[in-house]
Amino acid sequence: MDIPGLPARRAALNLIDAVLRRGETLDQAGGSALARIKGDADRALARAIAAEALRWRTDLDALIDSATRLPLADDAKARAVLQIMLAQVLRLETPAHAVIATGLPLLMGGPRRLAHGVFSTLTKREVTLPEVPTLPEPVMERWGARAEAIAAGLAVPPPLDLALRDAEATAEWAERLGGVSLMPGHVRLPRGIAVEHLEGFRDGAWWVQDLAASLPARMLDAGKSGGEGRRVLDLCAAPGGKTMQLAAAGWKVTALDNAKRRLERLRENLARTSLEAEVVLADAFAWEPEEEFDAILLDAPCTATGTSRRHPDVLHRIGPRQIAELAEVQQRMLARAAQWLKPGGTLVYAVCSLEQEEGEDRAAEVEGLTLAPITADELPEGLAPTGEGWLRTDPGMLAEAGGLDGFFIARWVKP
Ligand SMILES: C[S@@+](CC[C@H](N)C(=O)[O-])C[C@H]1O[C@@H](n2cnc3c(N)ncnc32)[C@H](O)[C@@H]1O
Repeated sequence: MDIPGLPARRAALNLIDAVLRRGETLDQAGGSALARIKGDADRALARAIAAEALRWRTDLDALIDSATRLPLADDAKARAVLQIMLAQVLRLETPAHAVIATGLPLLMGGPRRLAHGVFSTLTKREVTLPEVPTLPEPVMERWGARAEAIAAGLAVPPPLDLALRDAEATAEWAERLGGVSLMPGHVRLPRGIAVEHLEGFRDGAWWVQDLAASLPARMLDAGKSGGEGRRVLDLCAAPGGKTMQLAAAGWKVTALDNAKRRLERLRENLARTSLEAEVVLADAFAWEPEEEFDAILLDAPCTATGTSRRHPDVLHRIGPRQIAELAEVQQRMLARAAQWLKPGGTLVYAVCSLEQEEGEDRAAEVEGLTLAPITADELPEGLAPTGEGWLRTDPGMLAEAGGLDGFFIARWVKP
């Protein structure tokens, strides 16, 4: 069927299905769901529709249910089609006629009349979404007292954060790119900018990295002026955001990861920024270093629920099973990393997760190392360490400046 715009909507539907039914991330699902779409603009549109439908899913469902006498099953295709249709009118400002023309054909041979009726009822009522997305109930429970503030931080996709190769040129780059800086080495720009066309991209003067994601590597050289040639292991390094930071700060970096394709991206990132690291493709549970390290950064595999502003699929994909599985991996990795440190060496543990089981609970179980509390003067203004000396960030923090991802970070020294 040759309806312009239909392939992008079909792809959006496939993306949502892959997230909800197969538990894939939006990025993983994009590999096959977007493969047949021609043109970057249509691929971006499909992803934006799917992301907004997932971000606002609870509220979209409530609207759909308010306009049907017989509720649609949770997994009914008509419900999914209505979600993407409503996400377009209510979030992406697509005109209703275009939404109908590209939405109803997705239900060919199915309840098209029903979907049309629900959509028309809602558009006639001129319904709107709340200012803040309603989180799915299990997520609300997990995030507890901070859930409301975090939800407010999820209402819009985040700004674009850049990490600079040369932190001393922060003011210069902020001015050249028309951004603001929240700490040395960081520049924040409005969202929706195509990075490839920005000044400095080709020369590798900066890379894209959320402000919160830039904090773990900074915690390694507290009180010192960079790595000064000391040896650091970037354990779980790909695609290399933190490897580049460490190399740029003067560390001699060994970057290890077990994902071949992600390591290829790390190599490309190093080449673009003209930075150096020893790259190791290995399983952290099988590999052994030849020598101990002065420092180790463990940016462990996690549920990534802290990145829900950009990846709203985590709101629906992650549950107690995934959290428990990853928490177990994280604790074993922490124990291994501790063995590879020189006496006096520093270990920083980080996860981009909002789950206590992956953050606070893991740090509390570390043995044989001395906690080196994170201090407020190492952080951007407006952030503070916890009473324990850990750092916990979430998307509800620094709200006026545009927010930041959720991370947990802790630091120890080997006695
Ligand atoms: C949070 S990501 C790392 C992001 C990276 N540090 C950065 O800043 O760009 C976690 C990484 O852990 C890697 N990983 C997971 N299990 C691993 C294992 N057993 N051994 C080595 N790497 C592993 C994944 O491939 C993934 O790249």
